[in-house]
Amino acid sequence: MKVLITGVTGFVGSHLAEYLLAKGDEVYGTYRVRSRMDHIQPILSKIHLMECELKDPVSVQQLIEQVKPDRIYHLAAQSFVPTSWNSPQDTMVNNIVGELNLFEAVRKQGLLNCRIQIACSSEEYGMVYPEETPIHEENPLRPLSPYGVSKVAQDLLGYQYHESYGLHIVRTRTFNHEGPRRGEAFVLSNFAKQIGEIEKGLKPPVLHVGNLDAVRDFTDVRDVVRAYTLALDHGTPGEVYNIGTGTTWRIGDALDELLKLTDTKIEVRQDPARMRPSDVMILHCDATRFMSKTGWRPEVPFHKTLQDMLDYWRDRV
Ligand SMILES: Nc1nc2c(ncn2[C@@H]2O[C@H](COP(=O)(O)OP(=O)(O)O[C@H]3O[C@H](CO)[C@@H](O)[C@H](O)[C@@H]3O)[C@@H](O)[C@H]2O)c(=O)[nH]1
Repeated sequence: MKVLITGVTGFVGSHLAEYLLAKGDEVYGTYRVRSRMDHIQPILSKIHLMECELKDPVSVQQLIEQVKPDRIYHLAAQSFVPTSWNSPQDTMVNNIVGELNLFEAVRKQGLLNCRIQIACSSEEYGMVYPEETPIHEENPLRPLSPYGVSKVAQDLLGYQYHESYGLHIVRTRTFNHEGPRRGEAFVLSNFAKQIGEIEKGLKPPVLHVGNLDAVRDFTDVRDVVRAYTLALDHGTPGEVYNIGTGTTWRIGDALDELLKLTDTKIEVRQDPARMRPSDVMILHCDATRFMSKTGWRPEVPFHKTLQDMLDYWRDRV
């Protein structure tokens, strides 16, 4: 099968490419001139890399015309919530226009059999009241960041392009995911990197944190990429599915678990710069719909995710 991954050089993209190669798929992936290649270095000779700027419709048309994929995993996006406050326009254009160009290119090529998964987000739920947890797909969308709004738009565009043109689009609202190669800006990866640096004496034994009271549902990235393939194997076109474990961690408690993995004594200190204008306080997933449809279950225990992330950073700092 010919598979295209937008954002193959990224955290999820690189894990997905490895998973699909092992299954025997022919993998194509998009990158931009400034993309870092370190995540895909070991598989560079096995995949077809295509330079593509998703914001440019011509670039995307050429890509789709050339590859004519059987499946597309649309992962490329501006994915860090705080960046979306600093540059909201960039987040909107990257995420919404990029996806629009992709759908238009598929539509114009008449690829109605091409199955497309789009990476939507639990950030779309935003403000969630305690009585609304765990969160199912019918919960109101009340995004609390420009990023969340951009993901609502991506999500609804997916719905609309399916309804209007019959494109085979499956929408996945993934809750937080972590694992080796996670960007250093994201919470657990950031904490793991700081621990690695402190252990090596590269910084004083003080770990800087933001809001420790937020609650998140973390899935290992290796379970997430398996979920994405199942979404295209068995998901109903036009439908939306939550993906998450159903188990939550207060960020402060997750940090305590990470700190148990080091012998170094570390002080935890709040850094006001790490606080957000508005934070999503609780994201607790109800993935019943997805599990019933696909049989997916998370397999990697949270403590393995933490250990693997810490080991990843210990090798790199
Ligand atoms: N990044 C970061 N977050 C911190 C820190 N301290 C506490 N937090 C809190 O930890 C939570 C998780 O932050 P992130 O890892 O940055 O992820 P996110 O904002 O929840 O968004 C992630 O998950 C979404 C799915 O729900 C994804 O869509 C999004 O791309 C991203 O991966 C937030 O409540 C944040 O305020 C810190 O030092 N750094």
